[in-house]
Amino acid sequence: MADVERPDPADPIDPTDPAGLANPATTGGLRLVGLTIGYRHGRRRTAVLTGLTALARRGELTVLLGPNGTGKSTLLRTLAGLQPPLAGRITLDRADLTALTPRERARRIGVVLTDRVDIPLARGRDLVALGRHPHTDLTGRLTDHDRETIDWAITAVGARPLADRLLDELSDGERQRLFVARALAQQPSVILLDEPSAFLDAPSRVALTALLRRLARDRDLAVVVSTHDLELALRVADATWLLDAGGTLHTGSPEELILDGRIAATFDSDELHFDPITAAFVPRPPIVGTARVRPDRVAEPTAMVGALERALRREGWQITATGPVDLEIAPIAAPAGFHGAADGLTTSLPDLPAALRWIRSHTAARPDSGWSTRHADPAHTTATLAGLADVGPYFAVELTAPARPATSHAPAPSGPTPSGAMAEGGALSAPVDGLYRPGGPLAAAVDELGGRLGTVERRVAASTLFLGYAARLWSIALGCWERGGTVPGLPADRLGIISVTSSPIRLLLTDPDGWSPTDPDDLATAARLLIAAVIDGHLRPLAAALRTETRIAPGLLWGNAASALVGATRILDREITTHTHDGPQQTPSEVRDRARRLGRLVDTVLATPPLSGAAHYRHHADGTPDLTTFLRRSCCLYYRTPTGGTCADCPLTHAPAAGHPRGGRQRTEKP
Ligand SMILES: Nc1ncnc2c1ncn2[C@@H]1O[C@H](COP(=O)(O)OP(=O)(O)OP(=O)(O)O)[C@@H](O)[C@H]1O
Repeated sequence: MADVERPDPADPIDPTDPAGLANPATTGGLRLVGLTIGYRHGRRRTAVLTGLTALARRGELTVLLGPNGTGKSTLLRTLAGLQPPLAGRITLDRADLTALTPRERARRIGVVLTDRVDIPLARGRDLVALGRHPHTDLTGRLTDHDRETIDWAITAVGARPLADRLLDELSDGERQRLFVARALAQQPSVILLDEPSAFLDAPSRVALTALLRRLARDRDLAVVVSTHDLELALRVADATWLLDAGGTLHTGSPEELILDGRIAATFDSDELHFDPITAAFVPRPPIVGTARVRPDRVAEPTAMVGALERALRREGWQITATGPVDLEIAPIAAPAGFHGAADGLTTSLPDLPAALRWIRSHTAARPDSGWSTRHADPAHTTATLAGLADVGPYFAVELTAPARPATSHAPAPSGPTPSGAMAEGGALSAPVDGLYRPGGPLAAAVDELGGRLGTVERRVAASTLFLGYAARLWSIALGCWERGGTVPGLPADRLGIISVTSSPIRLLLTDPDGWSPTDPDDLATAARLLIAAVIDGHLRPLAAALRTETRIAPGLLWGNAASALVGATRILDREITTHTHDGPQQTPSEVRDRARRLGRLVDTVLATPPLSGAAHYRHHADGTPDLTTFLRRSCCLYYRTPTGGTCADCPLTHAPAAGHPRGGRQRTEKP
């Protein structure tokens, strides 16, 4: 047999033969080609969707997803032949659907719609028997084959107990099952179902969806189902037709549409976010803190660990596999119950309700609960981050789509991450939290940096590493807020280090995401977002790990963090006032306002623990900080390297003076 080039399965439409009429190798199924659907009222035509092109293959379950009112029912009704298309074509196994007689179409397409059908005194079997009508002769008499088919269809949907009951006496879910059996009894090539699981309980939904998938495979049917049960649909579907709010139809496997962010972009709301790793909706921040469920104290922990993690996420806790956390809870086997640890106290909790109450009480006590934030459009966050590279090398971050399986909540590996993994280009193999454990890559990075700086003092290298790392994170987070009004989430399991020893440190962020204060002028919330992303997410665990590596004072490290923040601010401030990035021309007062907003935000961050007290500086008459007077209280130790001098903001450079720290000694800028 001659080789025939098959169309790319990811792109089922052959542009030279969009209807699939000519290509014998094209998989059979239901095709939409440049289809426009809508309504006719007299001579007026109202298009609901235009230019739809897609294929529902035989042997596959295709789910039709989209927000309310996007046109799913209209599309299914059009495909079923219940209303004419306004333009374009529909083909079934390469035959033009509109050319089929109604009887032929009824034989080939089974339909289950949401409309309620009342047939007085009819029983379950009578409803299913209606499916045979397109196949019977003019008298409508059923043959033995028809009756066998009806029995088979009733059995296939598990409706035998319903067959002899009056339809009027059945629940909505039971009737729905019989409608599916009726469509099956038609022995069609295609079954179209509009929200078939709307009236079903959870186990019945799963059973019906699994049944449809099995029927598609076993009987080589093209099954198209519209549903709002997104998580279930994405778990079982072979293919997805996704209508977004703008009326564009996206097609592909569930995985493709999840990974390219289309599902999240279509369904994310202020309250819920579609998590591409778990393929489930999770509540949005406010993130009230970091938490972990320790699974290691019970024999069969999986379900309980999952339940506790779900409860924590619902309350706004960010689950972190490694590093210090604000709250930890552990199921224990004997005596059965839980141990909770938070705020330095350990509590015994006798049962799950007590554990959940304990989580809720700690959530309420968090100062950060109730943030007024909204999730930013991921495309906007991504574009803003991508544009930061032109501010300077410290602002650049490499970006990538998610590619890691669901390991983010798995326990951390017990041994240190091999430092070789850190250098690999695929940063997903080297998330930054590998650096937040003593030993391993952190020890190697400190030693290597010490070698480059020419010092054997590990605390000098540790201080410099912390300063450089803090500068990178502040630059990215602050730059994204200044340019895009969005603070990027920098979760430790999605931020990867490509190289920790290069200067600047190379970072890679997977699946960028960000949050904005609901009120763009709410600088207090923006400051809390920045602190959560940079300090709580990274600098705290890194500081803790460095302090187990070497003797280094926390005040010194927080002084470094403050210096790094001020350094990033100065660069951004220069950027704003010199208009170096492309953008709409701004008036001098707009430029002034932007610089003031930046100054006020940084002032708030510097006034919040752990940075408060790490440095001092004066304020201008209008209340904005005068960062030219910024002076930290501790020295970063850079002067102890062979080539290092003291830095411009170092207390060693200036004689302390009451109220204003600047003195007159020689300053040396850090290279
Ligand atoms: N008979 C009609 N005449 C004019 N417009 C209609 C008619 N029926 C529905 N529409 C409109 O067509 C659009 C799509 O409706 P449709 O019912 O197809 O959406 P849907 O995606 O199925 O919604 P849902 O998820 O809420 O069921 C809506 O704007 C709706 O108001």
